[in-house]
Amino acid sequence: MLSVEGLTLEYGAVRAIDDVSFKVNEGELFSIVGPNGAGKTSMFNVLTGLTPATSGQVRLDGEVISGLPPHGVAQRGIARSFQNLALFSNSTVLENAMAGRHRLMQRGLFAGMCFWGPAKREEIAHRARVEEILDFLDIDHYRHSVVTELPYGLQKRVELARALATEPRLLLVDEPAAGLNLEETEDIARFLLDVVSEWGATVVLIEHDMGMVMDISDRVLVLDFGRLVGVGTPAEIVKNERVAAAYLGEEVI
Ligand SMILES: Nc1ncnc2c1ncn2[C@@H]1O[C@H](COP(=O)(O)OP(=O)(O)OP(=O)(O)O)[C@@H](O)[C@H]1O
Repeated sequence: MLSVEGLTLEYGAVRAIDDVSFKVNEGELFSIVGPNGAGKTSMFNVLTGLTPATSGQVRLDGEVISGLPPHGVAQRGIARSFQNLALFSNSTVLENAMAGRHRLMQRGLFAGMCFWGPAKREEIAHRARVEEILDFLDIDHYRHSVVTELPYGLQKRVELARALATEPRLLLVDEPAAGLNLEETEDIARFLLDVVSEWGATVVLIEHDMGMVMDISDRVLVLDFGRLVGVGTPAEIVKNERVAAAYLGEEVI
């Protein structure tokens, strides 16, 4: 489904991504891990069109998408949730999740403002779908709460709701468990598994919590200093000596 070919990203003298190639299969839960500064978030920035690659290509279903602006990438069904929450802080949970529906709305601004006829029916249908998503993430009872009034763990779920509201085929999730306790982390892990198994979406996950990564991933890719040092199933990755060296230092080999 997603194919990354010889991708390089340079920030001046820094090679944040260094000639990385990999493929993600449809219906996979694929994780990207690596030490701090390994290039994981930079990879998401390139995949979503936020940062143009220095060289290399990204394809979605064979179509080259590198070079597209972020809205062009979003139109092709790729959504992202951010490591540092990117919510409208003074808006409610429902309003934030509805913002994710924007790309799916057909009616123009004038009809939307007047809230007549087809525009009204469309709004109702979108709202019903968003309510389902809030229900799925178990935050439906907070729908009218302003997001900043919610605990951090719930704000992370709102971030996920906004991304899911775009009905993505490919969901990129950046450190969803950062700052969460064990119970909240287990909840997020379960939601991501359900997104794959019940919604049929493909998930690419960046996460530092290796317990969660090893538990739920079909395959794991390891980056170190922008380079790919290993890719495989969790069982293969734990046996990979280059991966151990990246995490623990060369002396373990
Ligand atoms: N806008 C930028 N300008 C210059 N250098 C950058 C920029 N963004 C990232 N970098 C550098 O690129 C490298 C990769 O950073 P990136 O944030 O992608 O790593 P990461 O694996 O996501 O790290 P973390 O786990 O800490 O989030 C680092 O050396 C970082 O300092």
